[in-house]
Amino acid sequence: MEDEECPDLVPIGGAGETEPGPGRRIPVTIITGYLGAGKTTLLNYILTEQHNKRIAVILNEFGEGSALEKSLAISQGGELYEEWLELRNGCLCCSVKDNGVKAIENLMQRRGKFDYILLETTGLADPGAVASMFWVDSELGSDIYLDGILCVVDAKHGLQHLTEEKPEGLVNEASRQVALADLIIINKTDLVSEEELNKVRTSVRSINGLVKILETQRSRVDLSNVLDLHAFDSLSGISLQKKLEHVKTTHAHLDKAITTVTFEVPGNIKEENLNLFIQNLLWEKNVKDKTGRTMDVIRLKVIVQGVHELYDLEETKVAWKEDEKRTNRLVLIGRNLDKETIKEVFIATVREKQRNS
Ligand SMILES: Nc1nc2c(ncn2[C@@H]2O[C@H](COP(=O)(O)OP(=O)(O)OP(=O)(O)O)[C@@H](O)[C@H]2O)c(=O)[nH]1
Ligand SMILES: [Zn+2]
Repeated sequence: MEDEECPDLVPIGGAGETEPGPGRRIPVTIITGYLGAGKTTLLNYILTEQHNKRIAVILNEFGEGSALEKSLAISQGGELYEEWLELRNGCLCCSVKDNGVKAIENLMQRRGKFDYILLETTGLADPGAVASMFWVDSELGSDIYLDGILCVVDAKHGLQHLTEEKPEGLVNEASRQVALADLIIINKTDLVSEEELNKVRTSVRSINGLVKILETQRSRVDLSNVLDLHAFDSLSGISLQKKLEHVKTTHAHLDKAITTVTFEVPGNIKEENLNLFIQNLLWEKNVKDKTGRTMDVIRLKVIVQGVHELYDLEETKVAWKEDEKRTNRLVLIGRNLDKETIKEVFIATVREKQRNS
């Protein structure tokens, strides 16, 4: 994460101009949650629901390459928001104060085009570091305020993430995210039994005893429960500083064993071959790195999106143009990932087979 560039703000689409009253501060809601929990799904849901708000979005993706996939996912929500902003290549963990503050300052230059900001952090970010920029920068404080920190928890894999033992010196990001949240959304309840759901609920409670918990499928929430929480108002909420002190403020470093691999392979692929590749990687777990360790994929994104051993095939609305070069983009996040090997296996499974058939 050390050599990351400063984030760039990338506006997408035009905007209508209406100035909010001078001096009105803009609320910011931080959306956290472990890899694949349903943050983008939530973002999309909020953007497409009726909210009578013009919402600007700041994204922070882990690793290169996934911004495209993300923007495809979001822009399905289309006209309902005025600005699209993307925080590229930023590690909000280490570079949060400079990059995060800069991103929001840049965004504020387009003041008047939006009246709410949603900030989605990478699944591995330490929300404490993200949140702390709201009091570190007093200049910023006159323009915006932190409305609340949401944390999306995967009902199926959340327990595993929350209880995972980390090597010394590393903080369990998932439990820290839960600890700092003002609202927990346990998502994907369709994938678990009532008993499993109970366990996740109990685990969340044991980390954050007071937090309000919602349970959802496809991150469908009542918007009045997630926006305008005023969680840190002096009257209603505990101060952010207090909260961060309480939750332990040492810099939580990312688990360096988790890496991101991105590659592209040109050409068409058949769905059945792609399925075979994914089965080997996620289920059979017979893809090894050069030293013989099994590659452990936590998150897989293609036009296919996978979470652990589950994946959905989703068709994007964006069709290939006639003369466009067709390419397959894969983004994998996990442990022991070896790009060369994965790419070789991918080509062998998906493309060679195709030639033979
Ligand atoms: N079965 C089921 N799948 C869901 C639900 N919500 C989201 N998903 C799927 O879970 C996958 C991950 O969802 P995302 O919204 O992309 O998760 P994310 O937290 O933004 O992921 P990262 O940005 O990679 O950390 C996608 O394939 C979703 O379609 C749900 O309630 N049930
Ligand atoms: Zn760090």
